[in-house]
Amino acid sequence: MLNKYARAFFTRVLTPFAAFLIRRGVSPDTVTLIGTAGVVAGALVFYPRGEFFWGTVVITLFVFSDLVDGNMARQLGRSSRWGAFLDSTLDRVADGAIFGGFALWYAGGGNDNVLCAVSIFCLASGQVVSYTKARGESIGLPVAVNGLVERAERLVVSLVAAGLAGLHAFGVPGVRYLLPVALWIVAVGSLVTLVQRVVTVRRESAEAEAEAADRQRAQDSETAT
Ligand SMILES: CCCCCCCC/C=C\CCCCCCCC(=O)OC[C@H](COP(=O)(O)O[C@@H]1[C@H](O)[C@H](OP(=O)(O)O)[C@@H](O)[C@H](O)[C@H]1O)OC(=O)CCCCCCC/C=C\CCCCCCCC
Ligand SMILES: Nc1ccn([C@@H]2O[C@H](COP(=O)(O)O)[C@@H](O)[C@H]2O)c(=O)n1
Ligand SMILES: [Mg+2]
Ligand SMILES: [Mg+2]
Repeated sequence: MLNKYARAFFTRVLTPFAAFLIRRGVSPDTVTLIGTAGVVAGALVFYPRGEFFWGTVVITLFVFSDLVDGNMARQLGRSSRWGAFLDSTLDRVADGAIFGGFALWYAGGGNDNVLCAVSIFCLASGQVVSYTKARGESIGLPVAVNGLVERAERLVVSLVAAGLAGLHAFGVPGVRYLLPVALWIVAVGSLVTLVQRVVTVRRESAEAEAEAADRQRAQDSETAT
């Protein structure tokens, strides 16, 4: 949903910044790499220590690079297969660091095995959700579904909750529980999304096999006559 409705807004807002980077001779690949490094550093330096506010501030500064790199590539007329591959692959690395950071906190100082398991589930299910689309498309299916919780939703829900939960360290009461709630929402939402995508791939694959069988039958009867 965010991908559909918020992307146009962020494209408008970020286009001048993307143009500025282009004028400074920065390449889209550099933005992809630096953005990912920043997200990974923010997540793995701060989250395992329970410093959710500062971790989220650092991640937020870098995560928008994922919208800037594609914007730059499009302005340059240089959107490439390599760029698409690099962008998607490093998205998986960034997501792994964010949910891995939560898992490390709950396995250590946060001392909560259930939330550690939920964080690991968010990490794994998010990767599998993205994989379903990539694999479905690689075998020639349209995978015409995005589902309930795409990457943008996973990130916004977890990061907003982590940023607010981090305010607990500054004495704000009642905000600590936002992160556990967000993790449960992302976990359940990712599971629903996974089912939506698997069901779609199953249907599209059956339709494609039936079409191929029809074509073969038509060809066979043509050859026979
Ligand atoms: C006092 C308060 C303290 C709070 C501290 C700060 C809080 C700030 C908190 C959060 C901000 C979070 C912003 C997160 C923005 C994420 C943007 C982003 O990177 O989205 C990426 C997404 C997907 O891009 P791609 O097409 O490159 O990726 C594809 C995708 O990964 C596919 O995965 P799948 O979906 O299938 O699982 C892959 O299949 C594919 O391979 C891959 O290429 O981009 C978008 O979707 C575009 C829309 C972005 C919308 C961003 C909305 C941000 C909204 C609000 C943020 C501000 C909120 C501030 C609230 C503050 C509250 C206190
Ligand atoms: N280094 C890069 C990064 C991205 N691209 C192209 O942009 C598309 C992704 O757009 P986003 O707005 O989601 O970043 C991607 O599929 C590539 O076509 C690129 O060329 N080089
Ligand atoms: Mg990108
Ligand atoms: Mg991306």
